[in-house]
Amino acid sequence: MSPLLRVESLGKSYGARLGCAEVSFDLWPGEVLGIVGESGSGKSTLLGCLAGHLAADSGRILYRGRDTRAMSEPERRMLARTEWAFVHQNPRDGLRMGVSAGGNVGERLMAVGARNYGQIRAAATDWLGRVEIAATRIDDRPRQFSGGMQQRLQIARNLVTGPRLVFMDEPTGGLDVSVQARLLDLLRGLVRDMGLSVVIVTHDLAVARLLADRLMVMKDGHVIEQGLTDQVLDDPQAAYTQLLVSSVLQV
Ligand SMILES: Nc1ncnc2c1ncn2[C@@H]1O[C@H](COP(=O)(O)OP(=O)(O)OP(=O)(O)O)[C@@H](O)[C@H]1O
Repeated sequence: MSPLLRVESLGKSYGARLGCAEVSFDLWPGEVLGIVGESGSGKSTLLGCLAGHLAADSGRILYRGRDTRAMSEPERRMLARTEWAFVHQNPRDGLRMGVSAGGNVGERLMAVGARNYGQIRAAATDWLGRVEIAATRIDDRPRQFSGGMQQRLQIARNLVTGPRLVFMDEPTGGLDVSVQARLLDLLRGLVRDMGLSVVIVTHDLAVARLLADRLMVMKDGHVIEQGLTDQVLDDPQAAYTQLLVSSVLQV
């Protein structure tokens, strides 16, 4: 078996300011990798580079053996539509707010070639059910939904095409604690059932504990510790991780 994603010495700066540097890791099929660290540590920069939203300055990103930095823009866009998915912190960034819930899910299927209206609608209804949205809401616009429902709809839109690799940026970030818990539960079930590989950015160590198999701890753009989630959280090696885990740091 070879890694789904191999990252070698990835770096990105914004002028004189460091975004991230010398980031290397492997992500295996079915694995959930959590990226944690305080605000400004480079988590979003790294995720943006991996997903191709930002151009890295150096290093290699090998997806199933192919260097995504060397791909043409259309090739990368095709990957983003078919094999990858990206769940934003703010559902507004990942949904089309003027399109119905069913349309939001269905248009992703159309983007990968589905044409039969009945089948698209059936798949959309099925996916709304899987993310606990009643079928009676299929024609409602996302802005008629609560924040938690919008986030679940964004997840349905992303997963309906059966991606292999899902990037998530603080997916439970803007939600109430009780809504977060339910969403986390749902996400965990979907990740397990679909055997998804996930790279998830979070500053919430409870989210990391629940979802991630492995963790990467970032500080000032660098990875300062990585390992199995339980190991990193229960027996942190780096002094910074110890502070992070003991909640001394505001993350
Ligand atoms: N568009 C940008 N222009 C200039 N500097 C940036 C830009 N985006 C990020 N940075 C800088 O890069 C560094 C890493 O920021 P990044 O947003 O990746 O961190 P983060 O860990 O995701 O933080 P947060 O949790 O607050 O989103 C910071 O010093 C930040 O100021």
